[in-house]
Amino acid sequence: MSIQVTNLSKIYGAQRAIDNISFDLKPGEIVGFLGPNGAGKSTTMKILTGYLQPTSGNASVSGFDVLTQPMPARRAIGYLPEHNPLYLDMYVKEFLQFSGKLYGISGATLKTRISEVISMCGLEVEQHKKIGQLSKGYRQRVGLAQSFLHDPEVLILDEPTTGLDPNQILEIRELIRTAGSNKTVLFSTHIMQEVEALCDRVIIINKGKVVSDSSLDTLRQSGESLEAIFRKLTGNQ
Ligand SMILES: Nc1ncnc2c1ncn2[C@@H]1O[C@H](COP(=O)(O)OP(=O)(O)OP(=O)(O)O)[C@@H](O)[C@H]1O
Repeated sequence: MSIQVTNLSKIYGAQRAIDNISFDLKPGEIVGFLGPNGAGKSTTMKILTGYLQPTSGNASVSGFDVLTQPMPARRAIGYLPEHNPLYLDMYVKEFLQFSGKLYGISGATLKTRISEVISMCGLEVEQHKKIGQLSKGYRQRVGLAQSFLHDPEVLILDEPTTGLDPNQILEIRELIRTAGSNKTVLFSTHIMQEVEALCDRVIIINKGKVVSDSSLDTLRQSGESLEAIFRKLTGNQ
């Protein structure tokens, strides 16, 4: 399995943000992670990427336990966090060099890889600018370029298209489709069309619990729209 989550829980103070959730992603699957605000999507992703410790349960990425084998687990992941934190004073290439070094890539290998991700993410024209000078869509491309840099097996993308205009949404969606063609992708979104355009499977989480884990084909066979299913399962009818 590329991602394995088993009986995972996270309690913040008195709040149970995720409650005994389990799911797996097979190599090459693109899976949409849906849930209303506060359902626990980011918390789950932060545990998978090693930014948070779970209260209980296990998670592994590419066969590496995120708690006991954090370094190989992190190396297997490309992560675009929600709100895409970037260093606005850095130039695009400078940021990618900095990120590459954090992953232990350097010299000619890093130079080649930076050229590849700049081309893949359509950043050629903007590559000499400071990140703070870029539009939101281009900043998102830089975040994605950073996540692709070390050619990870797994991509974890937390709301990659939030706040973008419709053209940028389509461009970023296309980028995820191309980059994800030989990777395992778990991404969260509130946009149902995005899930329908990109995913093999959808996991819906509500109040910290997995309430549905089905292929898109199975959901379609129910005859209801994904939006209607979502509303029914998350109690917002
Ligand atoms: N550091 C924290 N301390 C306390 N509570 C937190 C913390 N981080 C998240 N929570 C709470 O845990 C719950 C799950 O939050 P999480 O950010 O994982 O949800 P989400 O599904 O990603 O939501 P959204 O769609 O709004 O991004 C929420 O109720 C949130 O307020």
